[in-house]
Amino acid sequence: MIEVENVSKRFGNFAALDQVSLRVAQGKLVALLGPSGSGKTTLLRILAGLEQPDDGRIRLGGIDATGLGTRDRKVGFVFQHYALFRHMTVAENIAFGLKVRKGANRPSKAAITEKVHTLLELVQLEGLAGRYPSQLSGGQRQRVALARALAVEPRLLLLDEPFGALDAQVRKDLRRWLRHLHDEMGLTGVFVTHDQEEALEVADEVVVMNKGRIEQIGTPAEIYDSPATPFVYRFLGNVNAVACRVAGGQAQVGGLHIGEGRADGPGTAFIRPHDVEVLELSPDLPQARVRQVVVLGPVVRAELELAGGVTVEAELSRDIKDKLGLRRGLEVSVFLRKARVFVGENV
Ligand SMILES: Nc1ncnc2c1ncn2[C@@H]1O[C@H](COP(=O)(O)OP(=O)(O)OP(=O)(O)O)[C@@H](O)[C@H]1O
Repeated sequence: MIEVENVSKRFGNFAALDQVSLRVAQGKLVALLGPSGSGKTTLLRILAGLEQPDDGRIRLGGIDATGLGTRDRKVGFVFQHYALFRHMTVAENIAFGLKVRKGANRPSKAAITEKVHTLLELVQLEGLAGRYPSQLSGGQRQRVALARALAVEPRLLLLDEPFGALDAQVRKDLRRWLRHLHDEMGLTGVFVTHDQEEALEVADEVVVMNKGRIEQIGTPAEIYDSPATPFVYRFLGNVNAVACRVAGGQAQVGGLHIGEGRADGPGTAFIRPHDVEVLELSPDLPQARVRQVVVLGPVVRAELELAGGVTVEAELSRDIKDKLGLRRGLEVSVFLRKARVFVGENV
C-alpha cells in the first residue's frame, strides 16, 4: 500500500503539488495522467525519494518513508530517456543492481546469472544477452530498462513515460506487455503518462492531475463514464461542451432540454458524441440539420446543428448511417442519452 498524505511541493513561488493525497492498494497498477506541468513527474520523484515534499507524508507498506532515501524505499524506476549503461551488455545492465550490493546482501555469481536469465525470459529478450544497448531497438532498450529495474525485486515500480519516445505500434505492444507482466508479478506500479488511451488501457486506476492537484481518482470506466469535473471531461476523450442556461433545475439549449442542473444560471453541458443518438425525423423529438458526415473506418462522425445554431458532434455506426441515409443537409431528430451539466461561468 502506498499512501500519499497532503503532499505539497513548491519550486520558488510555483506550487508544483498542492495538498495531494492518494492511496494505492498493493498489487495495483496506477496511472498518473495529466497535461504537461500538472505535477505528475514531481509526484513520482517524491515517491521515489528523489525529491522531498515541503509538506505532507509518504507511507510505503504502512511505514513512514518521507525521510527515507531512494535505496531504502526498495523502489525500481524506469524513465523515458533512462539510458542504459552503454559500455555494458544487456545481461550486465540487468545484473548491475545486484552486483553493486554490499556484503551479505549480494547474491552469489551463480544466483545473479540465474536471475538475469529469468528476467531475460520475462522480457522476451533471451537471445540478446550479449548485445550492447546501441545494437537494440528503442522498444528492446525499454524492456532491458524494465528488467534492470525488476532485478532488485522492488516493492514498488515507478515508470515515468516509459514508452513516450517510441513509435505508435511499439508503444501499443509494450503497453499490453507491461499489463501482462504486472499481472504475472503482482507488483505495485505507478506510471506517468499524458496519453489518455495509455492510461485507460493499462491502469487499474487512473489519477487525473491538473495544476498540481488531483481532479479525480477512479477506474478507467469511472473516469471515462463519470468525469467529476469539466477538466476531466475535456481531458479524457472527445466531448461536446455546449453553453446552456439552467432554469428551474432544467438545462436548455435553444429550446432543447439537455439535462439537469444543480442550480439556476449559465452553465455548460458535456455530452459525449456516442451519447448523441441520431434518429429519423420525428415530431416528438428535437430536430437537427446534418452539416457534415465523416466516415472513419467503422465509425461515422456527424456534425449536427440544433435549434439556435448550436452544433454538436455525434458518433454512430456505419449501419445506422446507411439506414438513415445520413448526408449533409438532411433533417434528423436527436436524442441525448446522457449529458452532464456544470453550472457556472467559464466551466
Ligand atoms: N526542479 C525544478 N525547479 C523548478 N521548477 C520545477 C522543477 N521541477 C518541476 N518544476 C515545475 O513544476 C511543474 C510540474 O512539473 P512536473 O515535471 O511534475 O510536471 P509533469 O506533469 O510531469 O509534466 P510533463 O508531462 O511535462 O513531464 C512544472 O511547471 C515544472 O516546470
